[in-house]
Amino acid sequence: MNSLSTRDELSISKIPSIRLDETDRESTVQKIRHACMNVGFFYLEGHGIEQSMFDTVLAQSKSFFGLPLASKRALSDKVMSRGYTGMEEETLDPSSQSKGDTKEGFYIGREIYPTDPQYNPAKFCGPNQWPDELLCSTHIECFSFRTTMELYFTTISAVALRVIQLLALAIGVDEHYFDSSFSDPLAVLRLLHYSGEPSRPEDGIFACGAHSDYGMITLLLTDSTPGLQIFTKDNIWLDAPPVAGALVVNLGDMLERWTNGIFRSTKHRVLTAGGTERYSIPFFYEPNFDTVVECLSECCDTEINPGKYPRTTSGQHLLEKYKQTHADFKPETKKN
Ligand SMILES: O=C(O)CCC(=O)C(=O)O
Ligand SMILES: [Fe+2]
Repeated sequence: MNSLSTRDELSISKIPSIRLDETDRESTVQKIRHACMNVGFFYLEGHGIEQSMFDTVLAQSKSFFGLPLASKRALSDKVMSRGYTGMEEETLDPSSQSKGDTKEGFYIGREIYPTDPQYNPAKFCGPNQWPDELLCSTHIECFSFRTTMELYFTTISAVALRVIQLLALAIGVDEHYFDSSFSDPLAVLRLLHYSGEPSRPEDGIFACGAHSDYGMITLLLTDSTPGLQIFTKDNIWLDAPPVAGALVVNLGDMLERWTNGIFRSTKHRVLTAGGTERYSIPFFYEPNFDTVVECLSECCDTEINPGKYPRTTSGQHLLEKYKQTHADFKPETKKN
């Protein structure tokens, strides 16, 4: 057994695995509660998404990143935070990085046309940036890019809502407690492509710098190239290797805030060994812009565990986080 497989087994045994199709609901809720309080990450299986859909989404993402740089650069909307971000443009952990993350990305949100009453760039509600269909069909094999991504977006949104319902039960509130907060979710699918450059933490070179996610939950799909690591309660970086067919779920800062720190928003990073390029697709699922986020009474107590965070809203929380970490983020400030 080589050292990598030993490490992999260790990580799998420490990062719990939850099945969404488990019939023993009570046991699933207990497992989720344990994972959320102690790890902040779990593998999700039995979610019903076919492997063929994962394969197609990853293949279309790979084809998209194969487009000429100028075509990708034309697809950027800094106001809405949609579309393309270039290699090394984002630095998730400026305190330890000597240059930007060795990755490029493409953000896809809920498609809201300017004629829709919900259209409001100040609340991240607007249209996506899509590559020209002609360019895709004639130059590379990403002819079904948009339909593939839209179908995956709808499919993974439904899985994410089921996870939110289990999280509600794990917190001790009604299963549907959060449902109305996700009627117009701030959901974002982010295609990522890591270059083949090896990470060298000692020189400040990271595929993706250490960070916690800002929002509620993230459902991550990766190809078979390892790289993700999580920072555990014991203060060690633990590998979270790819598990075929499983999504990696983690909790973000907004849920930590809502639960008064009882559920963990765990720091994580990506280190690549080099040689192989890596493709991953996180899906960030956040509540409606105006949802009030304040300590749930189940999670705070005026004497033993008073609320640590002031009341905010989902949109306000996310705007503050983006401003802290994205130098080029230019939010629309117009009131509506
Ligand atoms: O690519 C990965 O495995 C993780 C990406 C990530 O943590 C993020 O985009 O927030
Ligand atoms: Fe992340």
